Parts: sequence; C-alpha cells; structure tokens
Amino acid sequence: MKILNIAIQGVPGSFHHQVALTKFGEETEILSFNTFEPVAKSVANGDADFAVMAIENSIAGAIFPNYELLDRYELTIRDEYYLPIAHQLMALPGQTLRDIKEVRSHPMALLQCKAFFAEHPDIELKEDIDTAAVAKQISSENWEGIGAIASTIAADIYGLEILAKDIQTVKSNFTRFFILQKQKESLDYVPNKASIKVTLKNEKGVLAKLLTLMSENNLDLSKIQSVPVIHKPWEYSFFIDTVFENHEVFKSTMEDIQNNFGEVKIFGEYISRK
Ligand SMILES: O=C(O)C(=O)C[C@]1(C(=O)O)C=C[C@@H](O)C=C1
Repeated sequence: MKILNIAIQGVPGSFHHQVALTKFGEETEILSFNTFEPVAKSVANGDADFAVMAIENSIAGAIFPNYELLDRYELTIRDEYYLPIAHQLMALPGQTLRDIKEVRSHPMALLQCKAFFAEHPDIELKEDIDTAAVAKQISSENWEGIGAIASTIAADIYGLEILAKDIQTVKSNFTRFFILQKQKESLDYVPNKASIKVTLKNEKGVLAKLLTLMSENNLDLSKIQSVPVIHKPWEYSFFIDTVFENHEVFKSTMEDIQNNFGEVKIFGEYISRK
C-alpha cells in the first residue's frame, strides 16, 4: 500500500502532528513546515496527499489567513477534526516559575493563555513557529530562563518539566482542523456539512434573502464569517459552514444561490464531527 504524505505545520509533539497521527496512523510520511503557506502549496502541487490545517479555536477565534490559503490554492476540505487543547508551561528540568523570564510559543497558543500571563506580567511573550518547536529548541540548546507553552506529549518527547498545568484561559478549549486534499474526488460518503464561500451581488437585502433561503431549506448555519475580497477594497465574501440533513436539498440550494444572489464556491462537503 502507498504510504501517504501528510503536510503539517509543526514538529512532533505539535497539535497538528497529533491530529495527523490520529487521523492517518503512524504509517505515514509527515512533511513538516514552519508556516501554513508551504503546507497548502505542497498539497496543491501534489507533494502531499493530504494536509492538516487548523482553522479556528474556541478561545482565540478564526485563523483568517488559512481561509485565504484554501481559497487561493483551490484546496478541498475532506474532513474536520476537533482536538481538545490543554497548554502546559514547560522548561528545562530544575527550573522554577520564578526563573522564567520569557515564554515563546505559537501565536494562537499565546492567545489561548492570555489570562494566565496577565497574572504574570514580568514574563515576556514572544511568538514562534509552533508550540513543540520551542520545546525542542529549549531542550537542544539547553536554554535556561525560557519557557514553552505546549502539550504534555511535547514535554515528554523533549524531556522538559511542566511548571504550570492547563494554563489555557478556559479549561474546555478546542481547535478545529481541516483535512485538506487537492482533487475534488467523488464522495464515498453522504455529507451532512459543507464549507462554502459566497460573494454576493451588491444589492440591498441580499444577505438577508440568502439567510432566509438557507433557513427555509433547512440548512443550519453553523458559522458565518466575512472575509475581505483582496482585489476589491471594502467588498467582502462570506465564508459559511452549514449543516444539513438532505444532500440533494443542499445542492439545489447552492444552485439557487448561484443563480439569484451571487457566486458560490464549495470548499468541501464532509461529515460533521462536532
Ligand atoms: O503550535 C502547534 O502545536 C500547532 O499545531 C498550531 C496550533 C494553531 O495553529 O492553532 C494548533 C492548535 C492550537 O490552537 C495552537 C497552535
């Protein structure tokens, strides 16, 4: 059997790595990148069979640039995954919280731990590539005085000690990830959720009409987000997630929207995992 190449942002112990292992198992080739752009590119150019990409977090909100990447690289959403996220503050063994002058982590992780650091104003915060990469560097460079925010798995892999447990602002914290693919293959499942982009005609009341149509056709709106159209200042598209019972009704509603309200792009039809 062909070994799948899975593109992620991050190193072993990162949250993306955990999702990749859970969804695809150990028998895969993980292609690790420092940022999201080459992750999207590697799926688009065929180097990776799939990508795992975080899209939103229950505390910190949407990762806007990733919507733009899926759009620009014409990627298809095949699945979603909700990972519970617990952040641990960690450092070299023997260090105490008082020794820590600086903490580095992924910007989304720092946002999720804002309340903890508001209580520790002397600690300087710095954005870095990903949670586990900092843990790895502290360990390999033997950095004293610097802490990482990462998972318990990262602390184990890189031999760091946890100084403060579960420091995310809300204990129940989730990040939603997309599993992305290049081709729009025919579906071997019946989807009940879709992510779409609608660029509406600039007419009065058109958004209200769109929402009414969706509601009348039993398309439950689970998320709506306006995103700027970059080539047309002050115009916006709407990224919408919708959950439905009848796939045929979903498809005919999309045709209706396309014919009457504006342009529709379907990013993916998949099974809701919430
Ligand atoms: O830094 C990591 O470990 C990641 O996998 C990135 C990431 C993100 O992009 O949001 C994933 C989950 C958490 O929300 C924090 C960081």
